[in-house]
Amino acid sequence: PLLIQSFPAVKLHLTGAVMRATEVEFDKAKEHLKTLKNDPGNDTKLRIYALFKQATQGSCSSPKPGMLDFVNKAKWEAWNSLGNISKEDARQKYVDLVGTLISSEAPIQKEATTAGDPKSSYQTLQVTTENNITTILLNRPEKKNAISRKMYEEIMQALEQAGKDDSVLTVMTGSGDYYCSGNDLSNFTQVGAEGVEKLARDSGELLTRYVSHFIDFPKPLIAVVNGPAVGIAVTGLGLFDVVYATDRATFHAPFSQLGQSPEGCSSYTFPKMMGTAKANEILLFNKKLTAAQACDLGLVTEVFPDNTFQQEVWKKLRAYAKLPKDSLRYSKQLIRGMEKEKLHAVNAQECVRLQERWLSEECMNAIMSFFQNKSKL
Ligand SMILES: CCCCCC/C=C/C(=O)SCCNC(=O)CCNC(=O)[C@H](O)C(C)(C)COP(=O)(O)OP(=O)(O)OC[C@H]1O[C@@H](n2cnc3c(N)ncnc32)[C@H](O)[C@@H]1OP(=O)(O)O
Repeated sequence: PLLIQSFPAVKLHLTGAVMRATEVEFDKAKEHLKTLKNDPGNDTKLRIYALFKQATQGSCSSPKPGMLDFVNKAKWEAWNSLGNISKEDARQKYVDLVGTLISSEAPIQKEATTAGDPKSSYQTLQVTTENNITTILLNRPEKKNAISRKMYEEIMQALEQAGKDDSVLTVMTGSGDYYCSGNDLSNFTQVGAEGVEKLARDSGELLTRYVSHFIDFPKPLIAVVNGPAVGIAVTGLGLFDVVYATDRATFHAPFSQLGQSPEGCSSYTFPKMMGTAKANEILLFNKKLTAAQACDLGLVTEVFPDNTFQQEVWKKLRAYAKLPKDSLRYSKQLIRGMEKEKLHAVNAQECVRLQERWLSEECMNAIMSFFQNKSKL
């Protein structure tokens, strides 16, 4: 219902009848769509809309709406971008896309409401445990899962719980069309009576603790990157043990563009992983990577087609989660243990530099520009 309310055009078209071979599947997908609990985000809603139009009416032939008719122009562009794909192909893609959205919510709905379970009390996350896997779902899809101060605290709390619970693996993933758009830029606009210096100090302290939780996490930690990732959601990936990404994901760490500097230990993990020259393009010059490029550079373990991403990844993870828990934990300790001290030192150094950066004119201008809607990434 959330999806339908927020995108009335889809509702309008859901009433159309389609007399084709996949009619039953297509009709079922339309019904399933109405049961989605989480808003999948504008990009996905536009794709659903476009596939629906193509499946029911064929290629787009209507005139392009005017420049100022933003909503209809975005819808027209999404439909038009499907070109000449057949109605049958569009119908299949529609069914696949809805299936992916539903299956990404399925394990969550089963367990998230357990009465008295501390996992159900999060405001910005959904945390569930099933099949020996604790999943931390970043759950602010309307803000592209930007990390607010509350979310930083809740992620730390969820990691502490997951580190101690009986699960074998811990997974982090995003709700909606983004994995995560990085730090919520409004974290920097809430200046208290004690001024910006205090805000920068508190932010530095928060970030140091946040990154430390990843450095010290004792079990295999897996990122299921379901869509674009920005800022700290990219840099922190160097502290995960395995990173699976949909081919729709992109990886963007635009620090100089934002007047900031790298964090999440990326000033150390990225050059080590991919070589200094490649790391520099990303961390100095804001290069946005495709999933395939990120995989070639070693930041991503494996890339999957978007329409089978959830099924393929979760099948793999369920198999891994049957492996002996202690063996995995000790193996991770051996692989990461030697570097922990170094990583904590890098984290501390990065946060000191960032505290200075957050007070700089370069950074303040970038944040103001974003909120004045002048500069999206
Ligand atoms: C405590 C301090 C710790 C600091 C840690 C250091 C970390 C650094 C970083 O992570 S740097 C990276 C910061 N992230 C950004 O600069 C991304 C900013 N966002 C964008 O450029 C765009 O929103 C986008 C490209 C991610 C998506 O664009 P689009 O698809 O057009 O969607 P919208 O812009 O309409 O987004 C929907 C809605 O979400 C709000 N939003 C998205 N990302 C952020 C964000 N990072 N911070 C705050 N708000 C964000 C956006 O404003 C829209 O809100 P609205 O519907 O207008 O209320």
